[in-house]
Amino acid sequence: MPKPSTRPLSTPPIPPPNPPPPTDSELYPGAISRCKWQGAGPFDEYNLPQHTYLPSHSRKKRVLVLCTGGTLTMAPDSTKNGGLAPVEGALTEWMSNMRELQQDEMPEIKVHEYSPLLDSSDMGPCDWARIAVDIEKNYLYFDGFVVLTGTDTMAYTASALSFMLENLGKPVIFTGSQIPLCEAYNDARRNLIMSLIFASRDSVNEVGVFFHDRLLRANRSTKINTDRLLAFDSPNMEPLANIGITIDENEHLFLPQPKGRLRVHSEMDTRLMTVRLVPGFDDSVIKYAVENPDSNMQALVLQLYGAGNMPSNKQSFIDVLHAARERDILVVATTQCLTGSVMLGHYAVGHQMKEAGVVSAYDMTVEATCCKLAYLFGRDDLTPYEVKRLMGVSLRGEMTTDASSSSSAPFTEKIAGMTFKNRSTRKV
Ligand SMILES: NC(=O)C[C@H](N)C(=O)O
Repeated sequence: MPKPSTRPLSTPPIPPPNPPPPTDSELYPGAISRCKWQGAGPFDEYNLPQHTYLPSHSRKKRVLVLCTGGTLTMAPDSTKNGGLAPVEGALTEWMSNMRELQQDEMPEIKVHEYSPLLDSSDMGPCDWARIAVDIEKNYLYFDGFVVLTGTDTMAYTASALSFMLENLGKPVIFTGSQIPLCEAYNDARRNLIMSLIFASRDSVNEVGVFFHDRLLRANRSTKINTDRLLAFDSPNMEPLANIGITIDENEHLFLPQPKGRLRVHSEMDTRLMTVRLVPGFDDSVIKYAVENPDSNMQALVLQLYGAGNMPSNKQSFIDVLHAARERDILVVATTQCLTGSVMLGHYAVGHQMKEAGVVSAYDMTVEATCCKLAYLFGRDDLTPYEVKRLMGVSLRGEMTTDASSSSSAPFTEKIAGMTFKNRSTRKV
């Protein structure tokens, strides 16, 4: 069955011959402006150089704000029983009235509001692709990007973008809020200001999520709270930065400046299913999904118990895993625990899974696992074998494997049944 396509991957076109930079009056009117974005850049190429046209030390930093909607942009809507709904065009006006944004140290800001604005529950891979392509088109003109989305699926969108933007050499900061910007008391204002500040940082070369008082690596983030302002966490990695009276950056965790040119992969293959095990579950449903000849499933993500365990006395489930392997369905083991890593060899039952070809997601979030699978399967240049191998490799700092947790060979020692692991602090 053909996979859902967003854009065919073809041979990368030849980059244009050093096109002239746009004049400031064309692109940077100086004030916050709302534009019906036609694509500001004349380039729609795969490979773009890393620099911005005018050297940033000779001018203010420039940040493009791409607004997709979410609570930050919402206000009570009387036609919807007072429920919160996005207000088209309001963000630009609200931001124009924020005196903080006029200060000299703040970057020059351009806002693009998509239309219609969305609750993030309505967003998916096509929207992710649109954001990725818009960043690509504007990559040369801005020093950094802020993406405003709703919090409910922000960890998915931000994780997806981290994979779609290969060799990212500028900051792309996702943020949103729990309370709309239009309210007198809100978390939107600070989230927005801090994201703009981080989007102006030369040292950030990755997709981040700023929320409340922390900058997190996007593909390590997860939404943990429905009603608190500290709504996101990065359970398996320290924040990239903590905000108090000072901004404390963990620069040793930042991804290095990439060596290659930006390459945007906008195709995601979404033919995957996620299953969370429950003790005593009826696995005939999973069996049906795996063995049904009409099924077009490419990958099955299992949310297992603890360090990656499943019932060992359920031969029928082991059989399903073997059936998946025969049908070239990649089965990936994640954990239901918020913190820690899958260790498939740790318990005997894990060996049965390894024998059935199940691969470990290590300490990746479920959000990152699904988006990484969709990204890898969406790449037409990778074989299923390479997809399987790359699931165990940290591509954008999304997982801690033995290879990625230490800059030198990991030192392990076993004493009294305890394994001592010597991990470096650099987790990428
Ligand atoms: N806080 C939020 O932004 C929640 C909203 N439902 C959204 O995800 O769009």
